[in-house]
Amino acid sequence: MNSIRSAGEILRMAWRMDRVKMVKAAVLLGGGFLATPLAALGLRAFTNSLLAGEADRATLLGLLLAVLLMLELMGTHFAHLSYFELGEMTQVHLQHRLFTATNSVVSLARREQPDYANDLQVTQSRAWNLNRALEATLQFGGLLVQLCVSTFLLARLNWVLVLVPCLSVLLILASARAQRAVNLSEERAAEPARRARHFLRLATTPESLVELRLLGLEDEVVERHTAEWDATTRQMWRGQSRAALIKSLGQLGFALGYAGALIFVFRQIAGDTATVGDFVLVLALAVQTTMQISTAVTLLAVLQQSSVTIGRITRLADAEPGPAPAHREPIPGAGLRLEHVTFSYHGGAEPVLRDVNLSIPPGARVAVVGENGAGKTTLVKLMCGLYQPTSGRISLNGHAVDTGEMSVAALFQDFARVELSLRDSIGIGKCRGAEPADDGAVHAALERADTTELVDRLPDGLDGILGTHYTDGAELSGGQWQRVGLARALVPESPALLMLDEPAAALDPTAEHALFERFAVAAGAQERRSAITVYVSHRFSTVRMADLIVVMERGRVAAAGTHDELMRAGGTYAELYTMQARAYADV
Ligand SMILES: Nc1ncnc2c1ncn2[C@@H]1O[C@H](COP(=O)(O)OP(=O)(O)OP(=O)(O)O)[C@@H](O)[C@H]1O
Repeated sequence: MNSIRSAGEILRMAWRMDRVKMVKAAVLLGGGFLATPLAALGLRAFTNSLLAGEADRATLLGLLLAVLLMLELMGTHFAHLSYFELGEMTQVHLQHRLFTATNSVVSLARREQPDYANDLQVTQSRAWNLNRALEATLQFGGLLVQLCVSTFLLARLNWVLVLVPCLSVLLILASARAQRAVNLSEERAAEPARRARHFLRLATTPESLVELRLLGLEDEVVERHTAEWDATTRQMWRGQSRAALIKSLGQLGFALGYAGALIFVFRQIAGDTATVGDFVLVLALAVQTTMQISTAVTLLAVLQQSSVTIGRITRLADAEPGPAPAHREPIPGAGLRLEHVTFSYHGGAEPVLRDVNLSIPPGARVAVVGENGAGKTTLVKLMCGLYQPTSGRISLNGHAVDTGEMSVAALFQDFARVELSLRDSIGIGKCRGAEPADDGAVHAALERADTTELVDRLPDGLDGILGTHYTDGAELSGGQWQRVGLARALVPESPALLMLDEPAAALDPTAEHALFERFAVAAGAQERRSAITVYVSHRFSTVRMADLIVVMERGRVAAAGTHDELMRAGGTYAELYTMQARAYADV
């Protein structure tokens, strides 16, 4: 049932994309498929004419047979040219649906849940075979028509022969059941497969290779990878062997019924007044239907597989229908407010943030500090609207935060290495819906991120391609990639929020200090006046310049205030600040 629905969806999709190509494909394919049973019919007439000594008629029929055979071969061949491109287009369309689903606003939290991650893992790997769905749908349709014509012709000779195509139901049922077993085993194998991929990445990416070699962990990683693949293969093997058994039983039933029907009919015809042509027709159609059925069964497996993948994409998309962003007038002076915000990650027993209350005025530069795991990054991601609070409320300019609506510029610790030209890798940082950044804006962002020297280092300047996925792409160091990310975050002239989560982790303290100072000047400038900047850092010499410092401790706001206020209060902040200042003074 699902396969029929998905096949319908694929056909509608292709129809909307290019009607002319669809009609061409249907006509050519239909002609090719109809030519097969008609050729069998022609063969009967040809045989009878030949045996009756009707040379002229036999010649004509021979020519007709040749035309039908050519139509059979060439119709499907030329139809392929029409639907091949359409198949690719439907695949791209479905992949776009997958991108949108996985990048929807709320899905960041959802994506981290194991069931979602497993679904995504299977869908990602299958999303590359969806181009076959259209081909399988069209050919399956053609085969059904062909089978109906063959059945009709067989039935006209002897009604018992209807059994031959009918027995195919056994094969189809067995194949569907077998495919379900394979799909189930794939789902069960998704988790170990995901872990195996992780170990493979760990063992093959240049960054981790160095560490593995120094620690002598290559064998350990290989062993773990092998163990996870073994678990994956065991699951898959179980599914495949179950499928093979089910299919064999179906095939056995079909073969017995098929042979029985043929023997019965040949005995009947032998004692009757049938012609040699009739024998030839039965033989030809019987062979044809067997081949049609086995092809239909293979296509059905492809259809089922595609249907499962399309179903998964729909499920991933339906999981979180992000509300359509609507423009809401900002309330002047409201700023960013967090009221009794508590947040737990999915499946986490303990909340990561507890009862957080903050009121940040427009234009403020806020620094968030705290030990590792205190909840700084989580807090920043909640402020951007990437996660929704488990309880409590976050509002920006008087309205609940919504990444679909507001303009947020951000650089997180797990920033993206966008492999494009330097110009584009930075220029795409423009705010949602804004015009593409021009060279002037890219240069300004590079300057703010103190990264202008990168343009000189690349032989092609702003046109220089970054990344190893291009033959002539330049590989950057970790710090350089981070600088590119920082420049990207600093492209927008007036984002509502600018979030920088340890943006200068790869810089030395002096460089970070200089960056923040320069940045603070820009933040105070006219065009950035209403933007709120949140800066996560472990370096207190930088942090002290902020208008508001938020000290996080085990998911709670332990203290908040200016540097002077916090120093006077003499809590954790004062302690850590003094300790760091002393450490630097000793160096
Ligand atoms: N995606 C996630 N799923 C589940 N738990 C998470 C996730 N990300 C973070 N955590 C947990 O939430 C807690 C806070 O993490 P967070 O990254 O916010 O801390 P942080 O203060 O930014 O730390 P750091 O200074 O090391 O960057 C940690 O205990 C971490 O294990």
